[in-house]
Amino acid sequence: MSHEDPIPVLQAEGLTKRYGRRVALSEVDLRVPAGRVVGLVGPNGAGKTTLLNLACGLLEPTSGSLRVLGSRPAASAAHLARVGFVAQNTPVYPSFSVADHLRLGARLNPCWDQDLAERRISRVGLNPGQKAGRLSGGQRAQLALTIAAAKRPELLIFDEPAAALDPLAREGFLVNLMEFVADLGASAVLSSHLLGDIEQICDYLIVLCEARVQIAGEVEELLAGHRRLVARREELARLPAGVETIRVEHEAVYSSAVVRTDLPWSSVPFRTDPVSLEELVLGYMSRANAPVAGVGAAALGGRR
Ligand SMILES: Nc1ncnc2c1ncn2[C@@H]1O[C@H](COP(=O)(O)OP(=O)(O)OP(=O)(O)O)[C@@H](O)[C@H]1O
Repeated sequence: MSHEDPIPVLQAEGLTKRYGRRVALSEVDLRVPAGRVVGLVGPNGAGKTTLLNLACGLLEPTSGSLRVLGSRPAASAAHLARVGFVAQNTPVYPSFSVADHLRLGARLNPCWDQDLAERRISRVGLNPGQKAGRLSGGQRAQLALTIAAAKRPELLIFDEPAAALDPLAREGFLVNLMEFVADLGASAVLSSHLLGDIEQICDYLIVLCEARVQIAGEVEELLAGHRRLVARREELARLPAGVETIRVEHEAVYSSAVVRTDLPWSSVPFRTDPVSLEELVLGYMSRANAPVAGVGAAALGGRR
């Protein structure tokens, strides 16, 4: 790492979190650069919420370390103000009106942007006088998102932000998020099961399965380093060393494999085609569930 590298937004070393005997995160190492929109994906129970709650200081690691914007999570009031967090259940105060929430936000946050908050509330059609307890799930999510954005944080963390939004509101939210990140030079980390959303807005991907990071990196680099190939089953056994099989599906004669390599694709003696983000994610998810003996993987020392 060069000394000029900006401070990463998230840096985990050997990060482990257990709930009693259940291991939710195991020896996670991560270094997420600043200025990215990061998609955190993985199956139910993978550890996504645990990682995000650790990043917000709502949980303490069992062992290992996690730094957020260069500090211990929630290290001080000033640090808390630099991070906006929207939890999965988008909690609000039921007896407070929408406007009360904005007033509270203004009192608690030194960089509060009331104009931004009011514009957004009006754009998403929320009535400022409405009690938050009477909002629909999607409207509640919009309120929580507005409060997080109006803090003007350096890092926005969302746990499944779009889950409660209708398709139109979701589209609007994704566009807003991208604009916000670009305008402020902020970073965002969002967990989601909606791979289409991730593909649309994220430029950095983390795939978490079974409490471990399966792969993490810039989306463009990940897509460039993975391809799909179709070959006879016995031909797959002749992949060059250095080509790792992530997922393979066998048909009667032909097998289809998602493979990765750092070698030039021209050195792979098969026709290969680009993979979609969805294929890539599903490849790592299925490998975590049922590890495939990757042909050529030995040359890379395997991944796990
Ligand atoms: N408070 C808790 N006590 C005990 N176990 C927990 C607790 N919270 C989470 N877990 C367990 O830790 C693991 C990771 O859970 P986590 O909520 O982080 O997963 P997730 O990836 O966010 O899942 P989902 O996509 O379903 O929201 C799961 O096995 C879950 O059952």
